[in-house]
Amino acid sequence: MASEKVYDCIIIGAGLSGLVAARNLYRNGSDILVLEAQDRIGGRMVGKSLPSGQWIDQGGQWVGPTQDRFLNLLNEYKVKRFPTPSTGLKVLVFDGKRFEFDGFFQGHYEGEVPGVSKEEWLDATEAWTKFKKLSDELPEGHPFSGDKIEDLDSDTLERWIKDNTKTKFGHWYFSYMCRAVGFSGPSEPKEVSLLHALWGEKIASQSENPEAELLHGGAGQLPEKIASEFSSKIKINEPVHTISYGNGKVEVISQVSSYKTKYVIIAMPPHLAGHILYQPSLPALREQLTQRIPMGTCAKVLVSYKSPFWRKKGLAGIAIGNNKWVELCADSSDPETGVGVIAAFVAGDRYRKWQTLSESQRRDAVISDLKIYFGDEAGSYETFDEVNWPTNPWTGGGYTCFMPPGVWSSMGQALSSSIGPIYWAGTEMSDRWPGFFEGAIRTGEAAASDVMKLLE
Ligand SMILES: Cc1cc2nc3c(=O)[nH]c(=O)nc-3n(C[C@H](O)[C@H](O)[C@H](O)COP(=O)(O)OP(=O)(O)OC[C@H]3O[C@@H](n4cnc5c(N)ncnc54)[C@H](O)[C@@H]3O)c2cc1C
Ligand SMILES: [Mg+2]
Repeated sequence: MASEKVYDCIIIGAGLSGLVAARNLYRNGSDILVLEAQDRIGGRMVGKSLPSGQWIDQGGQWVGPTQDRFLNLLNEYKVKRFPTPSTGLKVLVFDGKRFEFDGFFQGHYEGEVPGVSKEEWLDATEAWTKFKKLSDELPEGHPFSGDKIEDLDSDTLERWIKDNTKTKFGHWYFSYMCRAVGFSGPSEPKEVSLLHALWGEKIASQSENPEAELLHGGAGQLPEKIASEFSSKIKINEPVHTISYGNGKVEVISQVSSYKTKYVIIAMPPHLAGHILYQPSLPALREQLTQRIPMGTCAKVLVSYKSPFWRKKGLAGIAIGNNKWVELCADSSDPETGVGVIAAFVAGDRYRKWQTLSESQRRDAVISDLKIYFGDEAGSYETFDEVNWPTNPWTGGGYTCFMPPGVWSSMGQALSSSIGPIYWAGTEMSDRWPGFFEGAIRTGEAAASDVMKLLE
């Protein structure tokens, strides 16, 4: 049922980015409509409550001190934060050897060094210093032009790691950073452009401590809070499949209806924006770009316990290592509930093997790794939730996208340029904290502000 009404702006995608764009336009008095494909809003910002009263975040959960837009949003909606639990010894498991140590190393180093050999440690840290220097030298903004860009973009991260590390530990450490921590993605180092990994470190660095704090009640509570002022403007269960934008008229066609509008903000990962049919077709560069931007490969698993049992053993609940399935897990327990929660990640090639297992095998696989990290008590869990992001067709993976070799330097300029009445938002578009909540907010704000200027 097409209506004759013409909206000022239609926002497609009710993740954090689309919700922020919609809210800002709504507050400005614009006539908006939000169309969301899934039966809920929030996209990758989603959580649930466990029977114990503890919340878990199935998508993103952490915030760091330099993520100012996200911090502002949390203050505005009065969502309280607490320091990510980290007191106690961290665990490193490397090639079956288990080390407890009073320090940390994830791009930046603090405290005690884990018990690997001096040669292994120096290999990893010296290579990291080189990597960091190359990363610092990149120009500001999206990395599609400038000195060395083509050169750096023609290599994989894997090639660079092989050329710059000598030990198996050094090699694993970099691969782990790429797979478990990010540089956007996560991805295997063989899949990602060296340029993209360097850029990820520059604009979203672990040295800025993006996992410093967690939110009482979880990040998943935010979508409903943001949407509450304009909930009547949101339609869920309405995947958009076509946008016609010729002759100054814009028509947005969903599986349910069609709508006319002056402007559109598309707030979703680029590969999903590429699934929409555009009439007339988009410029060649943009069309080809969205064919080349894959989402990262990971599942997030949340395991809850009566209490954080690891603390009695002097452990922090933070563990990393080249175990068979889980290379990273972190204490995500809210001190107000007393419940213990470990968030564990299965990523890259490990994920691709893991997802061929049956449900009970997948559970046993994760739990057996948690036992290696934290002891047999890890087997006595209360709840087990796996969130298999690559199987959600309205996300396609997680945490975010990454660029394979050659994409940034050949067509990166098409990533965020608007096309006629069509504006792009979504964390993937950001040149600061892409792949984080912060990037989603920044691009949502920017798209709304561009459209507001045109509506004035
Ligand atoms: C496991 C995991 C852990 C993470 N951890 C953190 C963290 O700790 N801290 C952090 O800051 N970030 C984290 N992130 C990233 C963070 O969740 C995202 O950056 C952010 O939520 C993205 O918001 P968005 O609005 O850009 O995209 P999305 O949330 O993906 O929203 C896009 C929306 O568009 C909808 N959509 C898609 N196609 C269509 C269509 N054709 N028609 C209509 N609607 C459509 C989708 O259903 C979705 O709701 C994590 C992500 C994951 C998956
Ligand atoms: Mg979201």
